[in-house]
Amino acid sequence: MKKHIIVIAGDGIGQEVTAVGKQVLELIADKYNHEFTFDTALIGHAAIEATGNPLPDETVTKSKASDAILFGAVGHPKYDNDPSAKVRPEQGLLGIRKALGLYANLRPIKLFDELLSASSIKAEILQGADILFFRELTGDVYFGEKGRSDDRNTAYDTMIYSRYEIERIAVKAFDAAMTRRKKLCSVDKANVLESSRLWREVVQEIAPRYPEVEVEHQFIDAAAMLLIKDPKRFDVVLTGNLFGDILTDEASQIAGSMGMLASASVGDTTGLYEPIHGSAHDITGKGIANPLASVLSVALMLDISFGLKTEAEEVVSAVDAVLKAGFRTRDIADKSTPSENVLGTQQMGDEILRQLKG
Ligand SMILES: NC(=O)C1=CN([C@@H]2O[C@H](COP(=O)(O)OP(=O)(O)OC[C@H]3O[C@@H](n4cnc5c(N)ncnc54)[C@H](O)[C@@H]3O)[C@@H](O)[C@H]2O)C=CC1
Ligand SMILES: CC(C)CC(=O)C(=O)O
Ligand SMILES: [Mg+2]
Repeated sequence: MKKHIIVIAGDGIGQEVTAVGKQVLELIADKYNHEFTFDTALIGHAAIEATGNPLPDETVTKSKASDAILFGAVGHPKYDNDPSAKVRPEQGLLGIRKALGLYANLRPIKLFDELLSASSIKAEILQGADILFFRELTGDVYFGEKGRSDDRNTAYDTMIYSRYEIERIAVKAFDAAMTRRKKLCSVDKANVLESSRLWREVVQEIAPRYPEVEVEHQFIDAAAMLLIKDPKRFDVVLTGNLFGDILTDEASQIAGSMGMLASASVGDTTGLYEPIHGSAHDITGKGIANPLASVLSVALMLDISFGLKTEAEEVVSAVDAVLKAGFRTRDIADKSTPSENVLGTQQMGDEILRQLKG
């Protein structure tokens, strides 16, 4: 199979973990006789430094012409601590999602058994948890009108959703529920927000088309609590852009670490695959970032964009085997991990590649 992949590593640990993800793609191509060609493109702080623009036109053009994008992360402390900065790395990520119409962000919360003790949540609460988040990705308060009053002392962001935006992601989530445990929880704040009342109205209208799917609605505050109290009660979770962003960082603690959660952003055209984490300034350049979220993002790419189920399963199995062999990066190590088994980013990547080579 011939596929063209754009690697957009971005900033901070995005560079470090994406290097490992790309090595996995190269190895899979070699092993299964696929022809994967690669090109790179700039985004975020790296793009601002080079071009003044967090999302150069060339990045969008190359991405549109690709079969898939392997993405790292954006962000730099310089902007985090400067609220007045008008040009920001995160605009690059929001921009590419919008430009490519990537309205559905799938975030699987997969708990590897070996990592039960890596979480701060009790093992008996966690065991068996398996959740698939559908986070709407091109609407909501991230894309609504924003601004400041003339005296700059009042600021606003508009939480806005239109029916078609809710419908198209809801249909994807219901379809996925049909292939899983047939449970769907829609999360909103319909007791307060008008946009959430439209969200709930649309989900209620679609639900009868899927009579086998058991639907529940939760308010975001209660959902955040239930996710930790009883993660096993959830199967597919459908929610908006802001709520999904926050809930999935919380859910990373079910999987043990931010470094374990992959995502697929899909829509009408190409797919973009990225860890859910950011550029992690606190560990950038130390070579200790967990690359497994990038590796698992590659598995999602192979499965969803290329339909290569066997190859995708092999990548997930390699992660499982490396964890079973006792290897850990620092974020998922615990007191029982021998120090020689605590690996850096590339060392962990090398173990994955060794597994894949067989
Ligand atoms: N998708 C993206 O590109 C995202 C970008 N950001 C940006 O990233 C920058 C840092 O934001 P934070 O709030 O610190 O979020 P973050 O996700 O970068 O890091 C949160 C915490 O998780 C840890 N962590 C994250 N990924 C890890 C990995 N692979 N291995 C081990 N530990 C890992 C970090 O060390 C940190 O303690 C900011 O500039 C922010 O805007 C934040 C979230 C998503
Ligand atoms: C940095 C934001 C643009 C996005 C974010 O936090 C995410 O997609 O998880
Ligand atoms: Mg986030």
